Amino acid sequence: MAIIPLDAPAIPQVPFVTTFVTAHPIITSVVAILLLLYIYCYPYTEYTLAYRNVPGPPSSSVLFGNLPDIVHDQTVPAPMQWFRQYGTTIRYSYFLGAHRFTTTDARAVEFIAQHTDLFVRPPQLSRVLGWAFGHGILTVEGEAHKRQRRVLNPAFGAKAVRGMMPIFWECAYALSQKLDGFLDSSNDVVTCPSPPVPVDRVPGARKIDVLKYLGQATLDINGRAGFDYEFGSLEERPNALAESFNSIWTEMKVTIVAILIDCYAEKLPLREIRLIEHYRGKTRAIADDIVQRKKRDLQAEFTEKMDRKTKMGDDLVTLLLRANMVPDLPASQKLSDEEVRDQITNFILAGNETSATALAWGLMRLAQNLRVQHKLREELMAVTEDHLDYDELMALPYLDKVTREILRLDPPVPGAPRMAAADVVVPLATPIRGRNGKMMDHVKLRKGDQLVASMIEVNRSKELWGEDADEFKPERYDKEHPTTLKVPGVWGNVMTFMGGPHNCLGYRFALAMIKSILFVLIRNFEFEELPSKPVFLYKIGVVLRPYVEGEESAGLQMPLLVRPVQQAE
Ligand code: HEM
Repeated sequence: MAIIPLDAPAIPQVPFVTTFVTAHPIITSVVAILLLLYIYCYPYTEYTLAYRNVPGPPSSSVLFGNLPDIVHDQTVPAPMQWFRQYGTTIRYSYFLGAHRFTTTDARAVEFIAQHTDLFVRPPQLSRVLGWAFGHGILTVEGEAHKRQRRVLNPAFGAKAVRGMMPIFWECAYALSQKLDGFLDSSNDVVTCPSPPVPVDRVPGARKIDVLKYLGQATLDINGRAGFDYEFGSLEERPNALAESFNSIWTEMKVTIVAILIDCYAEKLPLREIRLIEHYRGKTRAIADDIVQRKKRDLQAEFTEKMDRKTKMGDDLVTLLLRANMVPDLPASQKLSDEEVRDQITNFILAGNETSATALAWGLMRLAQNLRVQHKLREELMAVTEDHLDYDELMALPYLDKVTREILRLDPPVPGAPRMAAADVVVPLATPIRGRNGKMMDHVKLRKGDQLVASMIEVNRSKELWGEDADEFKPERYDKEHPTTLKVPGVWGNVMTFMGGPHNCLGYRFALAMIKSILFVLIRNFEFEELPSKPVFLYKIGVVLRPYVEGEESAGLQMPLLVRPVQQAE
């Protein structure tokens, strides 16, 4: 053993960190990268956030921010609780320290809805949706959007929807017949994901998952009125278009994180991505066939081979092909065959689940509010016709109030995500108190900042609708609430169908469909809550989906007790 003399010069001490770095360069690099990432994602992002002074909830997860609060199934959506706690304009944190700005301030919402040049749909979301479902109107912006919208507008006008009423009635009555069959049948057809518990077995009535059958009816309507196509969904016929469309939707789960971190989900070497491409090919082939058939029909009509009088009315695709063929439309403004084809998947995407979900929440509200249901039935029973025309249906006053209240309280699309396309100042009608205690009458956003134009929170804002904003009260429309006149929605002073240039193109179609189905169902059936009183949870996603507490694994459902109307009254 070497002996070091006491007076020998001291060996310089190498600090532990230096020794560790030299000995473990890889671990050190990883730790350094993670540290830098952490500083970038959290303190740096927070410090440089243009709207950091806006109040909001503390983050509940380091990695996911407040995202778990939002996607967690709940009876009151988390953002609604935050608005009530922190005021009309808030921010919350998101994945990897990113933030979202959101507001129920009427002036700010209008500003966001109107300025589609300043607030675009998040490009990463549009890109992935466009890749999977086609670059139809739902995924394009700017000039491409204006061009598509110009050609599509006539197909969605009141005149066009008037011509589709026979289809709405036919499908609404087919749905009614199907429910009737369940009530009549002595055999135990499965009408719900979970069988009724003993207390829910009520003589003369049946536990039925209304969401499932409403979804079948709206899909059949969308197919027939949208592009003259038979899904045969109410008859439970296997259908290639519905199957490939649903398969794309199912596999899309894999893209969620990629969309959040803005990486090219569609380029990932994953089995799910290949599957989406496979089903997309099938969907496109069917949609292509539909477009070519429609073009041939139109050609035949032009050459007078087809008798126009025998036709029920034009479907959306025929109407848009017609608008696309107008001679004075410049070639640069016309839609290509691929663009027409992509509208088909966009119509299914935009119009089916939204309408079925609205109706399901609506029936649940009517089941919980029997007085309203009876009053509505009284109005509808007094009508002598079974098949009203569009104007007669729209003119039924209480049906209109009930529909408006259904769509206000549970808007199927709870919020529209947007990204600031430039640095922008958002004006506020109601100043808010910032985190530094000072009042703010505007909020600055930077190019690239993410925000959500909220529907449900504006529709339920107590500042706009009063203290009873959370209650189902169609009578609130007996007189107009002056504050709600400021709501910039395209219909009914609610945000449900959005406002501005991106407002829902199909809102008249949706209203006619919803009202005709309510008309038929309420005249024929009594809807009640199940005696076991299941608690319905909102699952916030693109659509505000219903789940039953404790039965989440059974998936989406809206079980109600249904009985024929004659027995109940
Ligand atoms: C209750 C049912 C419906 C609701 C609540 C609803 C709601 C909405 C909302 C909120 C938007 C704006 C989304 C955004 O900008 O991010 C939208 C857009 C759209 N909706 Fe609907 N919708 C419904 C039914 C329908 C139906 C039945 C159709 C067609 C058959 C349809 C077609 C469209 C289209 C094409 C757009 C895109 C408009 C554009 O960007 O110019 N919707 N819808």
